[in-house]
Amino acid sequence: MSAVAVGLSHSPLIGKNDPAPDVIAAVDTAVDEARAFIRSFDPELVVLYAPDHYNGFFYKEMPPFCLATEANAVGDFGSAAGPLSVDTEAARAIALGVLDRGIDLTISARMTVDHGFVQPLEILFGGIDQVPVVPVFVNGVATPLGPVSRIRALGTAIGEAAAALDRRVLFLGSGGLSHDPPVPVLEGAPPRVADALIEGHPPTPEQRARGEQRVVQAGRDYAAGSTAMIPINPTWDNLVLDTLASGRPEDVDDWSVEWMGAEGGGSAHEVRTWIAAFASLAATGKYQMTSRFYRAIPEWIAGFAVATAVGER
Ligand SMILES: O=C(O)CCC(=O)/C=C/C=C(\O)C(=O)O
Ligand SMILES: [Fe+2]
Repeated sequence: MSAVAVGLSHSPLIGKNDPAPDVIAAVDTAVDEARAFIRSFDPELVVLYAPDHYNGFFYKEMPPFCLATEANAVGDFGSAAGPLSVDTEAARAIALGVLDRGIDLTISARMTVDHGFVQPLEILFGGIDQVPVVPVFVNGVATPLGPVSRIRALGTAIGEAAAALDRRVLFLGSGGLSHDPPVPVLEGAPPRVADALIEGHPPTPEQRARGEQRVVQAGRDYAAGSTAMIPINPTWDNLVLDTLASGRPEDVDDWSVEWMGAEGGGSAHEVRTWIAAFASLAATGKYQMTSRFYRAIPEWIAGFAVATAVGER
């Protein structure tokens, strides 16, 4: 088996509230490098770790993580809707391998996913049906969150289980880094919002459009200097990247949920997807981070990063 990892931030504001052209050009160059890296590796399977933003998972049942054997995208923020090209056989084999390793994995036979999953597939592969994928939801939004050490352990178990498939596997993490976008919070929510977060009533197209417009407006306000959301934290973001670059993802095991939220904002927990991806790669052997791009992009409400890493064997 050979393996690589890629981490890619996502933002619903890409293309809707863009930064200056030189910033876009720098991001494009980094993404082009990641695409070339993936093309030359030619993965036979992509294990995609991504969060959800109350489109697929709700408080009625909110697992810390969940692996899908089928998945459908809702098409939020202009992202593609429809079925992902899930490799059901590989997904089942990995799920069994993870359960055998003592991780209490939830399994979905038809997961609903949103831009968190779709954006990296569109950006890196040109669509949601271009490559065999095993989608793994990692909760990075809905509190309370369990210890990050469990996400690292999940990534390790998935890496070991994937290694048994003897294929070229890309472990891909979607999200982060520090950012505090307007994602609804259950605690203190008005009853109508709380009910939607718990039950998951699908929004009408008008409700979805209004919600998305609110996020776009929040991005404009944030870039104009609104202080309602906590600032992007490049120091913390680079600490996250340094830790993943060290080849020792287990160093995150003593990071507390409170510290991560205080440093990186309410959605900083999306870095759990990166931690899982790099832990999976580490489970297959030593690795090297081969490229690393970082920029604070207020227009996208994102500490935005792209990184690639390759296993040494
Ligand atoms: O307001 C809503 O209901 C949805 C908001 C939302 O989905 C925001 C998503 C933001 C990100 O995915 C991000 O910045 O990582
Ligand atoms: Fe997100």
